[in-house]
Amino acid sequence: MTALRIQGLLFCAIAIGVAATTTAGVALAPDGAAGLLLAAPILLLGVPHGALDTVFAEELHGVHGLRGWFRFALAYLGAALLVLLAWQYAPQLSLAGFLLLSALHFSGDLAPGTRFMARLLYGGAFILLPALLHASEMARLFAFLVSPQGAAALAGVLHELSGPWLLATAVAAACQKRTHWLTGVEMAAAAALALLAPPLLAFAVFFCIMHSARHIVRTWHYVGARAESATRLGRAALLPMLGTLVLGGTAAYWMRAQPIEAGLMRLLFVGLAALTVPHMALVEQARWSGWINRRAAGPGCAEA
Ligand SMILES: CC1=C(/C=C/C(C)=C/C=C/C(C)=C/C=O)C(C)(C)CCC1
Ligand SMILES: [Fe+2]
Repeated sequence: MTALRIQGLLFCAIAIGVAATTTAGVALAPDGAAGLLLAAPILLLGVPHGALDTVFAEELHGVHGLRGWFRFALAYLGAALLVLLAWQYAPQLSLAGFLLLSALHFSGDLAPGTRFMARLLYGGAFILLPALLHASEMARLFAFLVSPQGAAALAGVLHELSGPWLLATAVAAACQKRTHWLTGVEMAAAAALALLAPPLLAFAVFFCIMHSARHIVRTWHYVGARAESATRLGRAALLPMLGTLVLGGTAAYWMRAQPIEAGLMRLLFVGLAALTVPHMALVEQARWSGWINRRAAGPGCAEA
Protein backbone atom coordinates (compact mmCIF):
# COMPACT_ATOMS: atom_id res chain seq x y z
CA MET A 1 0.00 0.00 0.00
CA THR A 2 1.39 3.43 -0.91
CA ALA A 3 2.12 6.10 1.70
CA LEU A 4 -0.64 8.29 0.21
CA ARG A 5 -3.25 5.55 0.59
CA ILE A 6 -2.22 4.90 4.18
CA GLN A 7 -2.46 8.64 4.91
CA GLY A 8 -5.88 8.83 3.19
CA LEU A 9 -7.25 5.85 5.14
CA LEU A 10 -5.83 7.20 8.40
CA PHE A 11 -7.56 10.54 7.79
CA CYS A 12 -10.89 8.81 7.01
CA ALA A 13 -10.72 6.69 10.19
CA ILE A 14 -9.82 9.64 12.44
CA ALA A 15 -12.33 12.01 10.77
CA ILE A 16 -15.20 9.54 11.13
CA GLY A 17 -14.11 8.74 14.70
CA VAL A 18 -14.00 12.43 15.70
CA ALA A 19 -17.32 13.18 13.94
CA ALA A 20 -19.05 10.22 15.67
CA THR A 21 -17.57 10.92 19.11
CA THR A 22 -18.48 14.61 19.09
CA THR A 23 -21.98 13.81 17.82
CA ALA A 24 -22.38 11.40 20.74
CA GLY A 25 -21.81 14.42 22.98
CA VAL A 26 -18.24 13.70 24.06
CA ALA A 27 -16.30 16.99 24.23
CA LEU A 28 -12.96 16.15 22.60
CA ALA A 29 -11.86 19.78 22.73
CA PRO A 30 -12.64 21.97 25.71
CA ASP A 31 -14.89 24.97 25.12
CA GLY A 32 -13.78 28.58 24.78
CA ALA A 33 -10.22 29.69 25.40
CA ALA A 34 -8.97 26.18 26.21
CA GLY A 35 -10.07 25.13 22.71
CA LEU A 36 -7.05 27.08 21.59
CA LEU A 37 -4.97 24.10 22.64
CA LEU A 38 -5.82 23.14 19.08
CA ALA A 39 -3.58 25.94 17.85
CA ALA A 40 -0.55 23.85 18.90
CA PRO A 41 -1.08 20.94 16.46
CA ILE A 42 -2.09 23.39 13.72
CA LEU A 43 1.21 25.21 14.21
CA LEU A 44 3.33 22.08 14.78
CA LEU A 45 2.01 20.02 11.85
CA GLY A 46 0.74 22.79 9.59
CA VAL A 47 3.83 24.98 9.50
CA PRO A 48 6.18 22.21 8.21
CA HIS A 49 4.03 21.74 5.08
CA GLY A 50 4.53 25.41 4.19
CA ALA A 51 8.20 25.23 5.14
CA LEU A 52 8.67 22.77 2.27
CA ASP A 53 7.97 25.57 -0.23
CA THR A 54 11.76 25.95 -0.53
CA VAL A 55 11.82 22.54 -2.27
CA PHE A 56 9.43 23.83 -4.96
CA ALA A 57 11.40 27.07 -5.32
CA GLU A 58 14.50 24.99 -5.99
CA GLU A 59 12.86 22.41 -8.28
CA LEU A 60 10.52 24.72 -10.24
CA HIS A 61 12.54 27.93 -10.39
CA GLY A 62 16.11 26.72 -9.86
CA VAL A 63 16.61 28.99 -6.84
CA HIS A 64 20.12 28.48 -5.45
CA GLY A 65 23.03 30.36 -3.93
CA LEU A 66 22.97 33.02 -1.25
CA ARG A 67 21.74 35.74 -3.64
CA GLY A 68 19.00 33.47 -5.10
CA TRP A 69 17.66 32.53 -1.68
CA PHE A 70 17.80 36.12 -0.50
CA ARG A 71 15.72 37.22 -3.50
CA PHE A 72 13.30 34.33 -2.95
CA ALA A 73 12.85 35.20 0.75
CA LEU A 74 12.29 38.84 -0.17
CA ALA A 75 9.58 37.98 -2.75
CA TYR A 76 7.89 35.42 -0.42
CA LEU A 77 7.82 37.70 2.60
CA GLY A 78 6.91 40.71 0.42
CA ALA A 79 3.79 38.89 -0.82
CA ALA A 80 2.92 37.94 2.78
CA LEU A 81 3.39 41.55 3.88
CA LEU A 82 1.01 42.78 1.16
CA VAL A 83 -1.67 40.41 2.52
CA LEU A 84 -1.12 41.75 6.05
CA LEU A 85 -1.53 45.32 4.75
CA ALA A 86 -4.70 44.37 2.85
CA TRP A 87 -6.04 42.78 6.07
CA GLN A 88 -5.31 45.99 7.94
CA TYR A 89 -7.29 48.17 5.53
CA ALA A 90 -10.05 45.81 4.33
CA PRO A 91 -10.43 42.95 6.84
CA GLN A 92 -13.86 41.83 5.61
CA LEU A 93 -12.82 41.60 1.97
CA SER A 94 -9.51 39.98 2.93
CA LEU A 95 -11.26 37.29 5.01
CA ALA A 96 -13.71 36.54 2.18
CA GLY A 97 -10.82 36.36 -0.32
CA PHE A 98 -8.82 34.13 2.03
CA LEU A 99 -11.73 31.68 2.44
CA LEU A 100 -12.19 31.53 -1.33
CA LEU A 101 -8.47 30.96 -2.01
CA SER A 102 -8.35 28.34 0.75
CA ALA A 103 -11.20 26.35 -0.83
CA LEU A 104 -9.29 26.34 -4.14
CA HIS A 105 -6.04 25.38 -2.40
CA PHE A 106 -7.61 22.55 -0.36
CA SER A 107 -9.27 21.22 -3.52
CA GLY A 108 -5.79 20.08 -4.59
CA ASP A 109 -5.69 17.46 -1.82
CA LEU A 110 -7.73 14.97 -3.84
CA ALA A 111 -6.00 12.55 -6.22
CA PRO A 112 -5.03 13.83 -9.70
CA GLY A 113 -7.80 13.13 -12.20
CA THR A 114 -10.63 14.00 -9.77
CA ARG A 115 -13.26 16.20 -11.45
CA PHE A 116 -13.13 19.97 -10.81
CA MET A 117 -16.64 20.09 -9.30
CA ALA A 118 -15.88 17.30 -6.80
CA ARG A 119 -12.64 19.05 -5.84
CA LEU A 120 -14.38 22.37 -5.30
CA LEU A 121 -17.08 20.82 -3.12
CA TYR A 122 -14.45 19.07 -1.01
CA GLY A 123 -12.24 22.19 -0.83
CA GLY A 124 -15.13 24.33 0.38
CA ALA A 125 -16.41 21.75 2.87
CA PHE A 126 -14.39 23.03 5.85
CA ILE A 127 -15.52 26.60 5.22
CA LEU A 128 -19.21 26.04 4.45
CA LEU A 129 -20.35 22.89 6.22
CA PRO A 130 -19.49 23.95 9.81
CA ALA A 131 -21.95 26.83 9.32
CA LEU A 132 -24.91 24.46 8.99
CA LEU A 133 -25.01 23.29 12.62
CA HIS A 134 -22.46 25.60 14.27
CA ALA A 135 -23.31 29.01 12.77
CA SER A 136 -23.05 30.92 16.05
CA GLU A 137 -19.62 29.40 16.87
CA MET A 138 -18.45 30.32 13.34
CA ALA A 139 -19.67 33.91 13.88
CA ARG A 140 -17.84 33.99 17.24
CA LEU A 141 -14.60 32.81 15.62
CA PHE A 142 -14.89 35.18 12.63
CA ALA A 143 -15.46 38.06 15.07
CA PHE A 144 -11.84 37.72 16.20
CA LEU A 145 -10.82 38.63 12.65
CA VAL A 146 -13.47 41.17 11.48
CA SER A 147 -16.21 43.30 13.06
CA PRO A 148 -18.99 41.41 14.93
CA GLN A 149 -21.53 42.57 12.32
CA GLY A 150 -19.30 41.44 9.46
CA ALA A 151 -18.71 38.12 11.22
CA ALA A 152 -22.43 37.51 11.73
CA ALA A 153 -23.17 38.43 8.10
CA LEU A 154 -20.46 36.08 6.80
CA ALA A 155 -21.61 33.19 9.03
CA GLY A 156 -25.19 33.88 7.81
CA VAL A 157 -24.21 33.66 4.13
CA LEU A 158 -22.22 30.46 4.76
CA HIS A 159 -25.18 29.02 6.68
CA GLU A 160 -27.53 29.67 3.73
CA LEU A 161 -25.15 27.98 1.32
CA SER A 162 -24.25 25.06 3.59
CA GLY A 163 -27.41 22.94 2.99
CA PRO A 164 -27.14 22.81 -0.81
CA TRP A 165 -23.34 22.38 -0.45
CA LEU A 166 -23.84 19.31 1.77
CA LEU A 167 -26.30 17.77 -0.66
CA ALA A 168 -24.04 18.37 -3.66
CA THR A 169 -21.01 17.00 -1.75
CA ALA A 170 -22.90 13.82 -0.80
CA VAL A 171 -23.91 13.25 -4.45
CA ALA A 172 -20.38 13.98 -5.73
CA ALA A 173 -18.83 11.65 -3.11
CA ALA A 174 -21.23 8.84 -4.09
CA CYS A 175 -20.41 9.30 -7.81
CA GLN A 176 -16.69 9.45 -7.04
CA LYS A 177 -16.85 6.18 -5.09
CA ARG A 178 -17.70 4.33 -8.28
CA THR A 179 -14.56 5.44 -10.14
CA HIS A 180 -12.02 6.04 -7.36
CA TRP A 181 -13.39 4.66 -4.11
CA LEU A 182 -10.80 6.14 -1.74
CA THR A 183 -11.39 9.68 -3.06
CA GLY A 184 -15.15 9.17 -2.54
CA VAL A 185 -14.58 7.99 1.04
CA GLU A 186 -12.18 10.90 1.70
CA MET A 187 -14.85 13.34 0.50
CA ALA A 188 -17.55 11.72 2.66
CA ALA A 189 -15.31 11.56 5.76
CA ALA A 190 -14.26 15.22 5.30
CA ALA A 191 -17.90 16.29 4.94
CA ALA A 192 -18.96 14.34 8.06
CA LEU A 193 -16.10 15.85 10.09
CA ALA A 194 -16.79 19.42 8.87
CA LEU A 195 -20.51 19.07 9.49
CA LEU A 196 -20.55 17.41 12.91
CA ALA A 197 -17.41 18.28 14.89
CA PRO A 198 -16.89 21.74 16.48
CA PRO A 199 -15.42 24.01 13.75
CA LEU A 200 -11.91 24.52 15.20
CA LEU A 201 -11.48 20.83 16.05
CA ALA A 202 -12.70 19.83 12.58
CA PHE A 203 -10.27 22.25 10.96
CA ALA A 204 -7.32 21.10 13.12
CA VAL A 205 -7.93 17.41 12.27
CA PHE A 206 -8.33 18.17 8.54
CA PHE A 207 -5.40 20.59 8.31
CA CYS A 208 -2.94 18.32 10.14
CA ILE A 209 -3.94 14.80 9.10
CA MET A 210 -5.14 15.51 5.57
CA HIS A 211 -3.87 18.75 4.03
CA SER A 212 -0.42 18.99 5.65
CA ALA A 213 0.29 15.27 5.88
CA ARG A 214 -0.70 14.68 2.23
CA HIS A 215 1.41 17.61 1.09
CA ILE A 216 4.46 16.30 2.98
CA VAL A 217 4.06 12.80 1.45
CA ARG A 218 3.61 14.30 -2.04
CA THR A 219 6.69 16.49 -1.62
CA TRP A 220 8.66 13.41 -0.57
CA HIS A 221 7.56 11.68 -3.80
CA TYR A 222 8.32 14.86 -5.73
CA VAL A 223 11.99 14.71 -4.76
CA GLY A 224 12.29 11.03 -5.62
CA ALA A 225 10.92 9.12 -2.57
CA ARG A 226 14.38 7.70 -1.84
CA ALA A 227 15.92 7.06 1.57
CA GLU A 228 17.86 10.33 1.42
CA SER A 229 14.74 12.29 0.33
CA ALA A 230 13.44 12.51 3.91
CA THR A 231 16.76 14.01 5.05
CA ARG A 232 16.58 16.51 2.21
CA LEU A 233 13.05 17.55 3.20
CA GLY A 234 14.08 17.91 6.85
CA ARG A 235 17.00 20.13 5.85
CA ALA A 236 14.85 22.19 3.44
CA ALA A 237 12.18 22.85 6.08
CA LEU A 238 14.50 23.65 8.99
CA LEU A 239 15.35 27.31 8.28
CA PRO A 240 11.83 28.33 7.14
CA MET A 241 10.40 26.71 10.29
CA LEU A 242 12.84 28.56 12.51
CA GLY A 243 12.00 31.77 10.62
CA THR A 244 8.26 31.21 11.11
CA LEU A 245 8.85 30.52 14.81
CA VAL A 246 10.83 33.77 15.22
CA LEU A 247 8.27 35.82 13.22
CA GLY A 248 5.35 34.20 15.11
CA GLY A 249 7.06 34.76 18.47
CA THR A 250 7.73 38.42 17.63
CA ALA A 251 4.11 38.93 16.55
CA ALA A 252 2.86 37.20 19.73
CA TYR A 253 5.05 39.50 21.88
CA TRP A 254 3.80 42.52 19.94
CA MET A 255 0.17 41.43 20.51
CA ARG A 256 0.67 40.55 24.20
CA ALA A 257 -1.84 43.18 25.38
CA GLN A 258 -4.71 41.39 23.60
CA PRO A 259 -6.80 38.71 25.37
CA ILE A 260 -5.19 35.30 24.79
CA GLU A 261 -7.93 33.75 22.65
CA ALA A 262 -8.36 36.79 20.38
CA GLY A 263 -4.58 37.21 20.02
CA LEU A 264 -3.96 33.55 19.16
CA MET A 265 -6.84 33.39 16.68
CA ARG A 266 -5.56 36.50 14.88
CA LEU A 267 -1.98 35.28 14.90
CA LEU A 268 -3.02 31.86 13.62
CA PHE A 269 -5.48 32.77 10.87
CA VAL A 270 -4.13 36.15 9.69
CA GLY A 271 -0.65 34.56 9.72
CA LEU A 272 -1.95 31.58 7.72
CA ALA A 273 -3.66 33.94 5.26
CA ALA A 274 -0.45 35.94 4.73
CA LEU A 275 1.66 32.83 4.12
CA THR A 276 -1.01 31.08 2.02
CA VAL A 277 -0.66 33.49 -0.93
CA PRO A 278 3.04 32.82 -1.72
CA HIS A 279 2.58 29.15 -0.63
CA MET A 280 -0.23 28.72 -3.17
CA ALA A 281 1.76 30.45 -5.92
CA LEU A 282 4.44 27.73 -5.59
CA VAL A 283 2.35 24.67 -4.75
CA GLU A 284 -0.31 25.19 -7.44
CA GLN A 285 2.42 25.08 -10.11
CA ALA A 286 3.50 21.65 -8.88
CA ARG A 287 -0.12 20.53 -8.76
CA TRP A 288 -0.84 21.60 -12.34
CA SER A 289 2.15 19.60 -13.49
CA GLY A 290 0.40 16.55 -11.95
CA TRP A 291 3.03 16.39 -9.16
CA ILE A 292 5.53 15.17 -11.76
CA ASN A 293 8.98 16.61 -11.19
CA ARG A 294 10.71 17.02 -14.53
CA ARG A 295 14.07 17.79 -12.90
CA ALA A 296 14.16 14.70 -10.65
CA ALA A 297 15.43 11.37 -11.95
CA GLY A 298 12.46 9.47 -10.47
CA PRO A 299 8.88 9.26 -11.78
CA GLY A 300 7.56 11.87 -9.34
CA CYS A 301 4.35 11.29 -7.49
CA ALA A 302 2.28 8.71 -9.31
CA GLU A 303 -1.02 8.32 -7.49
CA ALA A 304 -3.33 5.38 -7.94
C1 LIG B 1 -10.66 31.77 9.47
C2 LIG B 1 -11.41 30.65 10.12
C3 LIG B 1 -11.56 29.41 9.53
C4 LIG B 1 -10.89 29.10 8.24
C5 LIG B 1 -9.57 28.89 8.11
C6 LIG B 1 -8.90 28.62 6.84
C7 LIG B 1 -9.72 28.63 5.62
C8 LIG B 1 -7.57 28.37 6.82
C9 LIG B 1 -6.80 28.10 5.62
C10 LIG B 1 -5.48 27.77 5.66
C11 LIG B 1 -4.66 27.48 4.49
C12 LIG B 1 -5.19 27.67 3.14
C13 LIG B 1 -3.39 27.03 4.67
C14 LIG B 1 -2.45 26.70 3.60
O1 LIG B 1 -2.04 25.60 3.36
C15 LIG B 1 -12.41 28.31 10.13
C16 LIG B 1 -11.51 27.17 10.64
C17 LIG B 1 -13.36 27.79 9.08
C18 LIG B 1 -13.25 28.83 11.30
C19 LIG B 1 -12.51 29.76 12.17
C20 LIG B 1 -12.02 30.96 11.44
FE1 LIG C 1 -1.11 24.17 1.83
